[in-house]
Amino acid sequence: MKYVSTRGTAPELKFEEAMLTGLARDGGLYVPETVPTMSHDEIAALAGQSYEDVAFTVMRPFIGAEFPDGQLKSCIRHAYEGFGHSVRAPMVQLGPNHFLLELFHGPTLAFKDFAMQLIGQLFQGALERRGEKVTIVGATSGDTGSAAIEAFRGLDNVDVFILFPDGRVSEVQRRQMTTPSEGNVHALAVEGDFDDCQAKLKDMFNDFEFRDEVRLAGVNSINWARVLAQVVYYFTSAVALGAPHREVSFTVPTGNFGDIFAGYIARAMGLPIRDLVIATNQNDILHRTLETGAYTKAGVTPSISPSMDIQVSSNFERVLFDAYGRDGAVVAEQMADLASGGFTISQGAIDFLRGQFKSGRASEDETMATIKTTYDTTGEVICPHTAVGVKVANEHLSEVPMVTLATAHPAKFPAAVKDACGRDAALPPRMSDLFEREERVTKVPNDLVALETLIRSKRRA
Ligand SMILES: Cc1ncc(COP(=O)(O)O)c(C=O)c1O
Ligand SMILES: N[C@@H](CCOP(=O)(O)O)C(=O)O
Repeated sequence: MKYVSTRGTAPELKFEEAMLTGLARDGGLYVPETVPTMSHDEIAALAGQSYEDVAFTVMRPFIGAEFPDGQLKSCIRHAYEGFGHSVRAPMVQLGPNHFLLELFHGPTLAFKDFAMQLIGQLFQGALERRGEKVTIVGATSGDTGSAAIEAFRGLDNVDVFILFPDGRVSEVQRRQMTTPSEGNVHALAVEGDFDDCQAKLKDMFNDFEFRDEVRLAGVNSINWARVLAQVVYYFTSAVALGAPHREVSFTVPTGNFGDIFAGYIARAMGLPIRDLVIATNQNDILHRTLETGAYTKAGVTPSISPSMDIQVSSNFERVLFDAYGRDGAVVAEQMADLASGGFTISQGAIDFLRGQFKSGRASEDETMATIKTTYDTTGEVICPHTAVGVKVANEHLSEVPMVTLATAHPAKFPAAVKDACGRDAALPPRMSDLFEREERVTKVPNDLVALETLIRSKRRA
């Protein structure tokens, strides 16, 4: 399996190189040259299998011989053994044809753990075999950062620097990032919003001198391995609801477009997904793009679903690549236009996107009301991101089962949840002292030179 860049000029890489590289050297994102498919019978055979076994079957064709079967199985087993639920991604029913896929039973209580715990295992395996060290820099609106710190804390061959927007993550999210005491992890509070953090991260990848000096690696969903691991729960949930014998729809609370892109890959592999619905909060660039055909940046407005306060959705580039018939030059042109505010998508490409995705948005009031109604009618306490999904899913219900991805545990956003439905969302016992732990954080300006200088000074030789 080869991986190619969405901008068409970076070298083709195998899985392991693509994973360790992160962003392609032409500024694009790696995608598989072709997506392997599974037959009806192969998908049917997944019924009744453990999450780990499905993960192996679904991911094996994407992962090169660098990871032999035995090692890959062991990485998968270790990745999910710390989850707080034996099913890993259980479902609860919200209505006659509406299900919630709980993706928050991992160590940091968000869907990011599914991929990050596995990537932690795969990175260790690859780095030990190669005798290499890397510097991971990640940008987060709250959840990726804590998941990355959890997956890589204490490792000798990895230094981790997480850029988060100062004052724009929940207190639980911030403390998850600032309280680990291991010397190889660093939480950096950046003056700016998530888009600023992500832009600086991409600038670092495009500064080849810095990139090569620190052996920069990325664990945001620019990293293909992140997306791949997230494909698995589309299979487990759809098969539990009767796929491949019947279709299933998904609604996905969306920010950086990684999670829903994983659903798009699952469909390309042969999973019978009817609708893939993008659910945005008031930072609704993806919903507007599908409606108008123009991807036009507006400022980010802070919301009660802060992890989705994003306007530059990194993975949209991956689907745009397909929408333009895999023409990397066109994608590169559109991404250059994005720097000056946005771009208009061609008629053919927008028709492709509208054929693949539906969309909707939830205002702040609608998000709050959905938390309350969901609690009142089902007893489920949901986080604000999940509520955005539930609100939009309710507008797309049909005779096909609808699965809404519950992307975070409500206890990560206790204030919003309490305001909306009057319920206290308690952290699990292992995190009950989170508010007593000492915080360690460095405040930094939104400036590339300052960030690179800091990282150079703090990384271990
Ligand atoms: C809780 C939560 N929900 C939804 C999202 C959106 O996911 P994606 O960025 O993959 O679209 C994020 C952040 O990425 C998140 O942290
Ligand atoms: N919501 C994310 C934003 C980064 O997304 P990623 O999937 O590209 O890592 C977060 O919580 O940090």
